[in-house]
Amino acid sequence: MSSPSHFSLLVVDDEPDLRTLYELTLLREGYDIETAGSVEEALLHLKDRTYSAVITDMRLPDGTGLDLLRRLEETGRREKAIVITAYGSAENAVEALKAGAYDYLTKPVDLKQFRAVVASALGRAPLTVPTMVPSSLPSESERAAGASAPSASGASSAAPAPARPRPVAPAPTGPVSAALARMAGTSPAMQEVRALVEKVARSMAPVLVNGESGTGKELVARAIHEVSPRSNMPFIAVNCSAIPEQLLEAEFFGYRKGAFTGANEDREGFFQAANGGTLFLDEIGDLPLSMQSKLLRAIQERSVRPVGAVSEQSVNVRLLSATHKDLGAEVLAGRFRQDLYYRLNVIQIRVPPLRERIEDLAVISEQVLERIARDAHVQPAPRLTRDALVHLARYPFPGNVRELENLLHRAVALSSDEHIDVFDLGLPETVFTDSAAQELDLITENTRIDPSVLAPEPPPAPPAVAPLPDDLAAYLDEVEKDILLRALERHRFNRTAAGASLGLSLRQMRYRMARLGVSVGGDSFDGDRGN
Ligand SMILES: Nc1ncnc2c1ncn2[C@@H]1O[C@H](COP(=O)(O)OP(=O)(O)OP(=O)(O)O)[C@@H](O)[C@H]1O
Repeated sequence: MSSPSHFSLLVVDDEPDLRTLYELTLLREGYDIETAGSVEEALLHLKDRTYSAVITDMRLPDGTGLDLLRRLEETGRREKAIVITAYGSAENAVEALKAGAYDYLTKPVDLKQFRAVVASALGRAPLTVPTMVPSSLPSESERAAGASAPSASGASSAAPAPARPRPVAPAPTGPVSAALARMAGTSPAMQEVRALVEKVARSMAPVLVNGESGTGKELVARAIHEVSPRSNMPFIAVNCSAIPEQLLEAEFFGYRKGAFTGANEDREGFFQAANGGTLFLDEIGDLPLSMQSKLLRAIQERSVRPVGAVSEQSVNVRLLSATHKDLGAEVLAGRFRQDLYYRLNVIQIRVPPLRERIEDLAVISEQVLERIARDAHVQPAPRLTRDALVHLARYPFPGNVRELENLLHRAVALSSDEHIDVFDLGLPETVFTDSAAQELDLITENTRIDPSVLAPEPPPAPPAVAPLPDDLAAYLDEVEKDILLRALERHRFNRTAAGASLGLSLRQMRYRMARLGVSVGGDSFDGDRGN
């Protein structure tokens, strides 16, 4: 790691007293400092040389700190920016983070925080490195097993995971993060998610990941951490919905020996365990209001007080959170604090449900099957047949990618060779309503399935040579009658819908039904009588 004197900082503030205060504080830390009193002066400095970071006040005589940030962004400068905003101007802070600031501080500036934020921006060691083990951290062997263990909960993926946080020790080995690589899919939606991950990873901005259960929210959070400059520090994932309310404070902030019955030793909380790294709060919408205020305080103060302790501990933690709920609606309903919502929701990433990016189904399935095969030491990895994939594409996946994973696990266990066919999937009846070749082709086309990921189709059966009918008209009537009946059945005996599916108007449909003596079983079935 570089020594402090390798870092040069530009401090921009129009108040000489504050400038001096910041300068002295940072000089004492061993950094090289230059100062400016306006946007223009700062730009002149930036023209001459590069800095490790720029620390700027928001209000300047000839513009704002945001103007400076935008210039840094526009010109592709690498300086990290820290913005100092007036107390209570949350919008400014949010704007600054969105404009690419690494972090922000509010006035009056707490010098301890100031030093910590600057050190963090420069990638220097955080103030305190965790030494104690939090109460619910898993053991080493659990960590090893937990990192890539598939969920065994089937489609009921909404069931809360155990409360224990899952620290991710190993840093990514190559330039690409493991989580990003795991995030399969080339749909526009996934490309956007990936681009956002890379963009927001650079700053300290809190990110709220929104999406249905099992869509990959935690994967997104891990990817942000792994791409960020904090990747060598811990990533602590906490499922807020799985911790009993009375334990929340102790779990989050730690406790001191004797603080309550059973507190036999000092314990760190999630914040201390994540110090220097990232704290991911999953299902944040389930946090009770009492804990929401304590969390807000910890975020604002950047310090926590363990239960039973007399003093606060500084913490340097980047917060990521996720929820399947509409937090805005929760705020309106009075179940979520608005101020906390604004703090957490600086940047939002929406992970769409799998059914909205069905074109990713083939690649995600392929990647999951490869993972399953690797874990089971099986080669080659099983592949889906075209039919199996087409039927999968019809299923709405309420449990999203996690449900797909579970389904494929089961299918691999059931299939007799390396091909997974429709019947190995155990899909509900509804996806088997019709197997008209035309419809299959349509789905394949819509899902943009890459044929290379599919098992080769079995050779086509030789066409059955039907005997020539001796009464062509009667034969064709039978065929037509059969088609009408199947269409009617499929559309619950609604003649308009059944007719439309065959390209017929209701009049034509009625005429053909009458001619062929097809009845819909009385008026009670006739859902389109009024038409
Ligand atoms: N795009 C993807 N490609 C491959 N695997 C994925 C993808 N998205 C998610 N997964 C896998 O699906 C599983 C569920 O993902 P994850 O736990 O991140 O979802 P989640 O939205 O956080 O779920 P929950 O809301 O239940 O907490 C994980 O095993 C993850 O690796």
